[in-house]
Amino acid sequence: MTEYENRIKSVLGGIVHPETGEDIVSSGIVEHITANGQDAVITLAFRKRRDPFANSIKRQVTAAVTEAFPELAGKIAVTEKEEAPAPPVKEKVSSTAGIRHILAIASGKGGVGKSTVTANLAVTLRDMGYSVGILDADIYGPSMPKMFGVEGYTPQAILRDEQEYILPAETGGIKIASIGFFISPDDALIWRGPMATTALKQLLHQTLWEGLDYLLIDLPPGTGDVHLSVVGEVKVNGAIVVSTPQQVAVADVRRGVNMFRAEGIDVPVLGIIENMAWFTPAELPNNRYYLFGKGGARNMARTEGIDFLGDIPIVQSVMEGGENGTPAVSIHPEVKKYYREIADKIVEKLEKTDR
Ligand SMILES: Nc1ncnc2c1ncn2[C@@H]1O[C@H](COP(=O)(O)OP(=O)(O)OP(=O)(O)O)[C@@H](O)[C@H]1O
Repeated sequence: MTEYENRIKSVLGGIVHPETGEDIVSSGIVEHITANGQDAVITLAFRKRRDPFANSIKRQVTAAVTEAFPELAGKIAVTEKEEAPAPPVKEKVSSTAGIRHILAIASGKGGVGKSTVTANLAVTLRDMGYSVGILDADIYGPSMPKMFGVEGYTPQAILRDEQEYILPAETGGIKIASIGFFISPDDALIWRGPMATTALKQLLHQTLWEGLDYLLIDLPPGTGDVHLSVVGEVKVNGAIVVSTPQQVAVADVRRGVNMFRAEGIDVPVLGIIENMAWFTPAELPNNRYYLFGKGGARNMARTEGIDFLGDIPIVQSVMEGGENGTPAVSIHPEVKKYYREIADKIVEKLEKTDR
């Protein structure tokens, strides 16, 4: 290897494979480098067939080499080594196989508190004695790591019964798998697309859930490919739609509900939760101020023939809990009461369908 090629190699040593956490040089992914001041050919050999991170790593290789060696701009070819024929593999079993209930949490539009509701519902179900996991599928803004204070978690892969599993983060007994563990906020753009759905499917099927009573999937806001692919991957027992009372939010909810009800999707909509329903100032505990209008989501549920699961007021500690890693139901008795009523309804509905 020439001095020039060696310099390229050390630049590539700064690129880390998101799944293994190892850099691509010492882990052997960089198979070959041929380069001079005119052009460069870099051959990568991924360990697994159709590695979901391959495209993102190839792009990072081109960007890093271009930045360090501007004379090579536009003259870098990054190729993938021909795949060796795959060894015969044992039929894989999805790690979701032992989960009793899978629930999707959706919202018509962003910022209505879907992730906050998911986190608090998870803690409530845990407090009721159920084993609970969360799949954070919100590729636009994965927030579960922050909401549970596990931002720095690096998922490890383990082998069990000849099958590879991803270890989820775990806090207070709740298992958390987040797309946020694999991407930095700067990567988010590249990720919105087929790569994101491939990685999500892998997270869904390979996370070591170890049989749960409830898996809550925090979907991205709106309707889109991620929804359809997640919902198409596993049997989702029910969808919960979160909305604020504004008319504009409510109108979007209808679209969300229709998506779950569409032919071929057929996910039962368990109901609507109205978040930020009103505000009560501490000094006027008997007053309710309906800042975003009154009962918009509740009324919409009635006209659409969907159950209304409950409403949650604006409470400062709900917002603070989302910031400091402790969902509010753990510290605020009133919030806990609202969520418990909602969780009771959900559990009752699912137990009924079970029977
Ligand atoms: N009931 C509430 N009282 C006070 N603040 C709340 C409440 N619900 C949510 N929030 C705050 O509103 C903001 C948006 O909430 P969240 O991130 O859960 O929304 P989202 O619908 O998941 O958004 P995204 O579009 O990012 O998926 C957060 O700062 C959160 O703490």
